[in-house]
Amino acid sequence: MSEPETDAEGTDEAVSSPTPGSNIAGASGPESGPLIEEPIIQSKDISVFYGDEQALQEITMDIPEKQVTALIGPSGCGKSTFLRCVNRMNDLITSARVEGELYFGGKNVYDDDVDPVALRRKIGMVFQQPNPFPKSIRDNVAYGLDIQEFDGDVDARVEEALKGAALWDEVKDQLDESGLELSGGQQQRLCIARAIAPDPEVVLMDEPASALDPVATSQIEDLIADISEEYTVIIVTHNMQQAARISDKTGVFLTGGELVEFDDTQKIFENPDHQRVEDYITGKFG
Ligand SMILES: Nc1ncnc2c1ncn2[C@@H]1O[C@H](COP(=O)(O)OP(=O)(O)OP(=O)(O)O)[C@@H](O)[C@H]1O
Repeated sequence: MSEPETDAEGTDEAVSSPTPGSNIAGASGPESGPLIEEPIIQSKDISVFYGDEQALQEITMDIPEKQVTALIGPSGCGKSTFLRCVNRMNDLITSARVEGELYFGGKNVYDDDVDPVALRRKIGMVFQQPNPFPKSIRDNVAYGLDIQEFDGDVDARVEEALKGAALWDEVKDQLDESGLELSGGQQQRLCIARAIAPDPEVVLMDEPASALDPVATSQIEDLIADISEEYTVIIVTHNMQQAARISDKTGVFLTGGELVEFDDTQKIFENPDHQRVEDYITGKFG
């Protein structure tokens, strides 16, 4: 797919759904899906193939704004693949091919006039392994601002992002020291600060706490709850208790790249519609 020079800044123009009626209960999403009046992300029949292998099967899901949506399911069921569809990171995998539509603020991110780099400014990402750059703490956070040639007060934005990532108090006197000197949990919060510094609308998190100890994990979970007041968070996690603790909505993917159920987290964990989901949640398989 071509990547023309125009960017995705215009996504805000088309705030209404491109498919009127998609928010009518039962008209979109898995049959048990919740009614979401103002989804920020709408996935419509998204399928992904790696070469001839299909990794995702026609995923349809409306993701609400400024809430936490957790994606859970056994290894290899396509959770990370779906996450990478949202900000077109799959574009970077040569064998990957995406079919279907994925709307962000009403704009299909796979339209030819969307610039993936500009899209990723609006949809930041945090990975499993903390991956700060071998740069100072300040420069790590300012990285995205430099790329977008931000002409405001960089130091103020760095401070704001570090506060937003609950790291400021721990690092405010060492902003010129390397980000690599921090503990694993601090490094992950630094990566979250880096992700939110350009003021995105959505933050994607791919198992952000799985490499951390319980204390650092708990700090990240608290942080996710805080940042979801300002940003939409979509998190892939293997930890079902974590999904139950921190998310508002949960999507359950199962083997073969199928989204079996998507609903309010409480419903998924207490009274899922599908036996396969109940079996997975209760540990009978997966
Ligand atoms: N870059 C790639 N090239 C080829 N196949 C891939 C690639 N990435 C993922 N796959 C395949 O796509 C399927 C879905 O993988 P994906 O990583 O999205 O699943 P997942 O649910 O996130 O798994 P995990 O929980 O183990 O991270 C798997 O069969 C995987 O082997």
